[in-house]
Amino acid sequence: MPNSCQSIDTARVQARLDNLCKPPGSLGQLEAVAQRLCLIQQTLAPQTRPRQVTVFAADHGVTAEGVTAWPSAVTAAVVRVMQTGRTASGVFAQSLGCDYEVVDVGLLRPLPPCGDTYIDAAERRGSGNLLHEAALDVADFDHAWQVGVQRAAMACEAGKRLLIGGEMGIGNTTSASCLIGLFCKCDRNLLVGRGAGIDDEQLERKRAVVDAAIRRTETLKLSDAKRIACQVGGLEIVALAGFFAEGAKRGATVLVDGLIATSAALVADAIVPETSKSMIAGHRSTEPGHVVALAKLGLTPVLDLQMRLGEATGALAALPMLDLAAAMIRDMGTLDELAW
Ligand SMILES: O=C(O)c1ccc[n+]([C@@H]2O[C@H](COP(=O)([O-])O)[C@@H](O)[C@H]2O)c1
Ligand SMILES: Cc1cc2nc[nH]c2cc1C
Repeated sequence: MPNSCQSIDTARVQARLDNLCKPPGSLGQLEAVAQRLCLIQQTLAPQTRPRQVTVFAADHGVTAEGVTAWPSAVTAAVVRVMQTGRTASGVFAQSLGCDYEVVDVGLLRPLPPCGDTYIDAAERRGSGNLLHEAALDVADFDHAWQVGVQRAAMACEAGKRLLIGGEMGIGNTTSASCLIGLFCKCDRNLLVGRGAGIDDEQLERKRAVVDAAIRRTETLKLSDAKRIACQVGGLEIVALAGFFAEGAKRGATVLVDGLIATSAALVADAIVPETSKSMIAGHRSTEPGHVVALAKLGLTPVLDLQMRLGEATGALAALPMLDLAAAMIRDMGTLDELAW
């Protein structure tokens, strides 16, 4: 018998999975999810509770280029609905027993204070237009990163075992596509999608903007992740990156959402190497760049429900699968117990 002080490695988890009261492999991908939970948490009895969703919101100067179907004012308008818990991520979080908070890291205009699950942490209001200039300066980056670090630190100190980060920011798929292009050096045609719903003409414009922004910045060294994020990032993306890095550092399991959250995961992993080892990808978004970013991080998404909303909804959709996987490996009887 392995002794419990030994580290939990793939072989040890697989031995437990294969000894559960079922034909080996018969729970399919749930077994892969259980593997991942055990390796991240270094236990054969992983936990998916208590859990928290933190949504970071900010506006983007690149909306001036006609790359999105929605005006920037919609970011704050959706955040107001988030404050009432009635967005998709709010109702998913409620129904799955997650604490939920919304953090303004850069809305164009501040919203009135609203309860203790809404935090106004913005210093800069909106990012620069990444087509022509750095979206953020280093001080903006440092502040947003620290906001994310602080939210993760507070969650972990309150005992949260599983952290889910979400975002809200009209225009942020342009930023995410640029980040993915710069970190993953892939074919440009694989990067750009329709975001929150653009027509063919807007899609062409968005492709040209992403292409030009990448050309403007591609001489930056990949090792200089902070400068890359300053050039084409967004305040909510940087905050998410800090949130992921701190959550991973403190031993939390980090459940990652769609295109934008995964671009933040790339930033986190580049700045704090091995952050991705604590991550599980909740789903695959319909945005084409998402596949590229997931591959770079070595993450296999749990679900593909053709979702493209963001806000943490894809991660939340996958959460019941994590609950089942954890219950399976933690609580099932074993083949050894079979009397036959
Ligand atoms: O997470 C995703 O995969 C995702 C894909 C498409 C759109 N979104 C959401 O839509 C908004 C950005 O879309 P856009 O077209 O304005 O760049 C932003 O609020 C995101 O949360 C999110
Ligand atoms: C209504 C709306 C809700 C969203 N949630 C995340 N991105 C969004 C974009 C829009 C437009």
